[in-house]
This record gives sequence, structure tokens and C-alpha cells, in this order.
Amino acid sequence: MSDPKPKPNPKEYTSGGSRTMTTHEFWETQPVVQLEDMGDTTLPEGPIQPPTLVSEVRQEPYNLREDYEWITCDMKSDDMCSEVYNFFKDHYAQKLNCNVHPSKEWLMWALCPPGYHQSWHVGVRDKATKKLVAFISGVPARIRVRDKVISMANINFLCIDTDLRSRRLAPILIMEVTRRVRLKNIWQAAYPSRDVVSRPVTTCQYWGRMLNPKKLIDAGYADLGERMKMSMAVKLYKVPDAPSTPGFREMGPFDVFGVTEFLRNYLSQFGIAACFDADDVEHWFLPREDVIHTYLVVSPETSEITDFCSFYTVPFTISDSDSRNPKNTTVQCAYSYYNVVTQTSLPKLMNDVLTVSKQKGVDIFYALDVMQNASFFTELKFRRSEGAHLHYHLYNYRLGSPLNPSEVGLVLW
Ligand SMILES: CCCCCCCCCCCCCC(=O)SCCNC(=O)CCNC(=O)[C@H](O)C(C)(C)COP(=O)(O)OP(=O)(O)OC[C@H]1O[C@@H](n2cnc3c(N)ncnc32)[C@H](O)[C@@H]1OP(=O)(O)O
Repeated sequence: MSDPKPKPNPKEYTSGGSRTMTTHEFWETQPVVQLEDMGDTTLPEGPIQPPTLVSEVRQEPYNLREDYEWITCDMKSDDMCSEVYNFFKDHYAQKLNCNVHPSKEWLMWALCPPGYHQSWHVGVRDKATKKLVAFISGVPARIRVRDKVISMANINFLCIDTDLRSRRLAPILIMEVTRRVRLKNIWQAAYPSRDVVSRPVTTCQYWGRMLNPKKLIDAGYADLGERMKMSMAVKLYKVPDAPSTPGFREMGPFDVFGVTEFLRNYLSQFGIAACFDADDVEHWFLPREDVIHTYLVVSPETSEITDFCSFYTVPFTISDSDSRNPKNTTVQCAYSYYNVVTQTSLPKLMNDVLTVSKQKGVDIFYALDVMQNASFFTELKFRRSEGAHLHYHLYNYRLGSPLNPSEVGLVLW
């Protein structure tokens, strides 16, 4: 969610078809668009490899080092969920002393959507210590690519114990989750990455909007701009005390069908997009405290939904040595999810979103430049998060040419 590497530039990776930078021993063997094919838009669009019979999929797990064993994590068990939560807390850090750590409730939400497969929540345990040392997960998702709706796995939360890095364990985890996905007769996957190891479908940029500049600056999370005083920053980033759009209210269970229809219509315009049915909407959008927050604007005359917005919240901890504070600081981060407007302008609706976020204790609000998000960044004082790119990838599916983020109706994290 932060600090990714810069945008891919095919020229950096290839020269006359031969790789000049680095080789990817694992990724070169996988059905993904290879870096040397990045500029080639003539290859056919669609699956790279045809499916096989499920009975032909390798039945036994891949071999691990003798002292490790595979486990399937039951995320609905409080003990298991706590174990994964604690593992991420200790090992998911992307920067020294800075760590995004989703709560247990958040993990349950992200990993247990309708139709999820427990077998896709893959852990590796040290046999002797019984400690979790690695994790990768997939959840089912229907994703439309152009005019084809494809059942895929959304792969995420790949994490390896910091003491076991650079030992080629990640490829084994990826192969094992791939095997388990194929056993469910699913042959494609979508996943985010911060490094470019194959051609991404798109490369998005995170933008951030401070809501609590004093806390962010005091904690060393953000810098006070040049010639900016704290009092000026506080004034600059102040948001209204209450949302101003008439009919703005939180989504409730009775809105599920209306929202499903509304979202489907909106997402149909994008080259690649999530496909949500009512069960998905109920899971992914019905508000859950400190996890997912969804608001609607409803016409007072017709009671119809005219606008829709959502964001999820994840805490971020900055520990001692990286902070100008003597103690750990938890920064509450919100991430824009899906937003749709038909009557209200998007900047106006998002100003209401910033307002309710602030009321919920959010310190900084992020949004990717997907869908129409770029249209509100300047007006609402979002700043480009330096180096914070997220590359979207498809496994075993070739897209003719990469998409602009504005052609993408899909939020990955
Ligand atoms: C049909 C179904 C298909 C399902 C599968 C779809 C594909 C899913 C793909 C996974 C999507 C995950 C989405 C998320 O979860 S994105 C979140 C990633 N996680 C973190 O950032 C948490 C903190 N970091 C770590 O725990 C480690 O640094 C990780 C585990 C990331 C790497 O640990 P380590 O540094 O010790 O690596 P290694 O020595 O074992 O292995 C090195 C090899 O592994 C390749 N590598 C490393 N990290 C990634 C990565 N994030 N995507 C793709 N490939 C990755 C790498 O290019 C190299 O291969 P090659 O360059 O030589 O070829």
C-alpha cells in the first residue's frame, strides 16, 4: 500500500528483444505477458494457456524444506485469524519501522467473501516451533475483461518471515496457491505488485489527502511543505463539520439490490472491471465498523440512489525510531473503494467522504487514480504519493495493450 517502485518502461527492460536489466527465473516460466513482449500488441488477447482437466492438476502439494509444512488457514477461527494478524504485524512491513497492519475484522472481510475457499488461504509452518513463517491467499472474484466475464482468483497477502527472505520461498507459495486455485477449475488470477516482473495490465498511482496534518507531521509520516507553517497546514486541510449533499446517508441492508444495479451499470463502461452480484455487494459494501464504510445519496423525490461512495480503513503503525514522537503512533488510513455519481459532482461527493472520514478518526485518505478518481485530486488537495505505484497483473490472460488507470473499474490492494 506504499512505496512501490516507479512505473514500468519497456525500454528499461528490453533492448532489441534481449533483456538488459535482470532476469526473472520464476516469472519467465509462468503464463504471464513477459517483459520482452511488453511492446508487442499483436499477440492475441485472451488466455495464454488453455485449461486442463481438473483431474490432471497436480494433486499433491509442492515440496517444502523438510522442517516446514503446509497448512490451510481457517480465517473464521479466532485463533488462526489472530495468528495471521500477528504474523502480518511482525512481517508485512514494507519499510523499516512503518507497518500497515489490517485488523482481524479487516482480514476476515478481505479473505472470506461469498464463495471463498479455505484451501486458498495457504500458510507455511515451521514444524519444530509451530510458528507461521509464510502466507499467501486467494479469494474468488468475477472480473470482466472487455466483454468477457472471467471467474478468477484475487491473489494477495503474500508474506514471508523477514528472516527467511531471498530464499526463493515466494515462487513455491505462488505455485502452491496456483495449484489449489486450479483444483477449483479456475485458471486466471488478478494480483497487485509493487515490482514489475511481467507486463502489468495497468499501473496506478496512489494519491493522499491529509485530514489530520498535525498528527501526520508530528509522527514523521508526512512533511510540512516548504514555507508552510503548521497552522497553515491545519487550515489548508480542514474539512467541513458535516456532509453537505442532501440525501447523503449510510448504506443499509435494504439498499443491496439498488446498489448492485447501480454499480453494475457504472462499471460496464471500463475495459476491465469487477462484477458484483447482490451477495458480493452485501459482503464488500455493507458498512462494518473500522473496516468498510459506504454512503449513498438518495433522491428525496424518487428514493432512488443517485450517488454512491465507499472506502475502507486500515491502521498504519510507525514505531519509535522512525518517529519524532517517543512512542509508537498509529495512523488511521482510509482508501477510496468504489464511487459512482450521477447527480452530484464527484469532487462534491468526495468532499462529503473526506468529512465523514475525518469524523471517523481517519488521519489520511488515499485514492488510486482508477475510474474517475483523477477528477477530484486537485480540487480536494490530494497530493501524489511519491513513488506509490501499484501495478495490476493478470495471470494466464493477455490483454492486447495496457490500459490507462481511468479505463480500470477495479480496486486491488
Ligand atoms: C490461476 C491462479 C494463479 C494464482 C497465482 C497468481 C500469481 C500471484 C503472484 C503473487 C501476487 C502477490 C500479491 C501480493 O501479495 S502483493 C504484497 C506483497 N507482500 C509484501 O510486500 C509483504 C512484505 N514482503 C514480503 O513478505 C516478501 O518481500 C515477499 C514475500 C513479497 C517476497 O519475498 P522474497 O523477497 O523473500 O522473495 P523470494 O526470494 O522468496 O522469491 C523471489 C521470487 O519471487 C518473486 N516475487 C517476490 N515477491 C513477489 C510479489 N509480491 N509478486 C510477484 N512476484 C514476487 C520475485 O520476482 C522472484 O521471482 P523472479 O523475479 O526471480 O522470477
